[in-house]
Amino acid sequence: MPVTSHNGSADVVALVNLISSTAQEILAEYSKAGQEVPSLDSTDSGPFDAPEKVSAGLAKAIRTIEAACGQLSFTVASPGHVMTNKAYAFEEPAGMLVALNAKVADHLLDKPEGLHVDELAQKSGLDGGKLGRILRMLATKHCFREVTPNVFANNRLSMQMVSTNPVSGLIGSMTDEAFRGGSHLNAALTDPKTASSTSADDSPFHRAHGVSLFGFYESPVGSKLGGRFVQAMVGWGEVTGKAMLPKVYAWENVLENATLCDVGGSSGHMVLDLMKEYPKLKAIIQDLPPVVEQAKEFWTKENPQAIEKQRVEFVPLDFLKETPVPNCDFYYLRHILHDWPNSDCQKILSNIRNAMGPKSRLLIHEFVLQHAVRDTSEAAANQAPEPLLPNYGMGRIRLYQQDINMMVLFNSKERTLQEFVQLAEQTGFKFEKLWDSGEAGLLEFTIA
Ligand SMILES: C[S@@+](CC[C@H](N)C(=O)[O-])C[C@H]1O[C@@H](n2cnc3c(N)ncnc32)[C@H](O)[C@@H]1O
Repeated sequence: MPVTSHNGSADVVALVNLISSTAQEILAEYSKAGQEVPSLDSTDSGPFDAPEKVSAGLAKAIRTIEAACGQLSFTVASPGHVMTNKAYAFEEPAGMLVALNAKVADHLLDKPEGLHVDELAQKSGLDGGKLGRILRMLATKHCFREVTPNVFANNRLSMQMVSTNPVSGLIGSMTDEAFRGGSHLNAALTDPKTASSTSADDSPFHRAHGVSLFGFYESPVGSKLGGRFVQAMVGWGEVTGKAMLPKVYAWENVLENATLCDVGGSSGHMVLDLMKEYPKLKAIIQDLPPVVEQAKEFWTKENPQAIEKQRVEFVPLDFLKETPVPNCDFYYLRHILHDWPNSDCQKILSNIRNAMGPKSRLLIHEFVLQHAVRDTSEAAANQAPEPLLPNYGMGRIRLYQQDINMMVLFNSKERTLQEFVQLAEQTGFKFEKLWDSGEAGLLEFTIA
C-alpha cells in the first residue's frame, strides 16, 4: 500500500471550502471599496490592480485562491492530463511573443466589438489563419476575448500587452531572449564544464546567445532589444510591488535626517520614491561609476531640490572591493544578492558590515523562498493553511520561477530566509525581523 499523507476526498472538500470562504473575503474587500470585481472581459482597470493598493488580507486571500484552484484541479484531473498540459505550457509564451510583436493588443485598443483576424493579419503582416489559431489558444487561457468566430477583442489580461504598458516590455523580454535561454537549461546543467558553475558566462542564457545577459544588450542582436529591457524593468517593479517600500517599514519612527545608503542602487529610484513620502530622510546612492553618473542625471530631472539641499549624494562604489560610505543609519540592498553566488555575497556583506556604526541597520529587499514542505523552524503565520502547500504553491509560483530565471540568466539564485540569515551571520550580522512587503520580503539586520 502506498503511504499518503492526505485523503484526496477530504482535500477536495477542504479546498472547495477554502475557495468559497476566501472568495467571500475578496468580495467583501471590493464592496468595502464601493466597487464590483471587474469582469475578465472588461478592459477597465480595477481598484486593486497595483500591489501597493492591495491590503495584506486581500493579498493573502488572492494567493490562497490561486493556490487552492491549482491544487484542486490537479487533485481531481488525471495525472497524465495534468502533466501533458504542463509539458505543453511553453506554447503560451511562444504565442504571446507573436501577438506582442504583431501589436495585436494595440490594434484592438478602443475596439470592444473586436477585429477579424484577417484585418489583424493585414495590419501585422502575418498569416491570418495562423494568427487566429494563436489568438484562440491565448483566448482559451483568458488573454484576449473571441467575440464572434475569428473576431478578437482585448480584455483585462491582454491590455497588459499594449505597448505603452511597461508590463508589455517584461512579457517581451521573458518570452523572447529569456525563453530562448531557458530552453538550454538542461544542456547547461548536464555539461560537466558548466554543471556547477556560478559564472554568468556558463549560464543557459550564454549558451543560447553566445554572450551573457550583461553583454547581450550591447551585442548586434540584443542592441535592438535594449529599450524593451529597460521597459521590462519598470514593468517588473510595478508588478512586484516596488511602491510598497514606504508602506512596509516603520519609517515614521525613524529620526529626522536619518541617512539611507542604497548600495547598488542603480538610479536610486527606490529611495527617490521613499523620500517623496518621507522627506526627512537623506540618501546616498552608490553604484558603479557610470551608473552613479546616470543616477545624478535621473535625480536632476526627478528631484533637483534634493540635490540643491544636499539631501542626496552620489558616491561611486565597487561593492565587491570597497566599503560603502561609513556610519549611515541604513544600508539598503535591493535585488543585489540574488545576482551573486554566496562567496561574492559574503564580500558585499562584509564590506557593508565594515562601514556600519553601532546603530546602523542593514535592510535586504529580496524574494524570500520557502520550502514546499512544512518547516517547523518557520513561523506558522508565514505558512499557508492545510491542505495547501505551506509556501502557497501556485499562489506564489513566480518566486520559484524567478529563482530558475536567475539560474538561466545569470547562474545566480533567490534564497530562503535561512540562507539569508546564514549569509548575514557569517559576515557579522544579527537577524532582527522579516517585514512582509508583498511579493518580496524586507529583512532587517543589526550588528552581531
Ligand atoms: C539588479 S540591479 C538592482 C538595482 C537596484 N538596487 C534596484 O533594486 O532597482 C543590480 C545593480 O547592481 C549594480 N552593480 C553590479 N555590480 C556592482 C559592483 N561591483 N559594485 C557596485 N554596484 C554594482 C548594477 O550596476 C545594478 O545597478
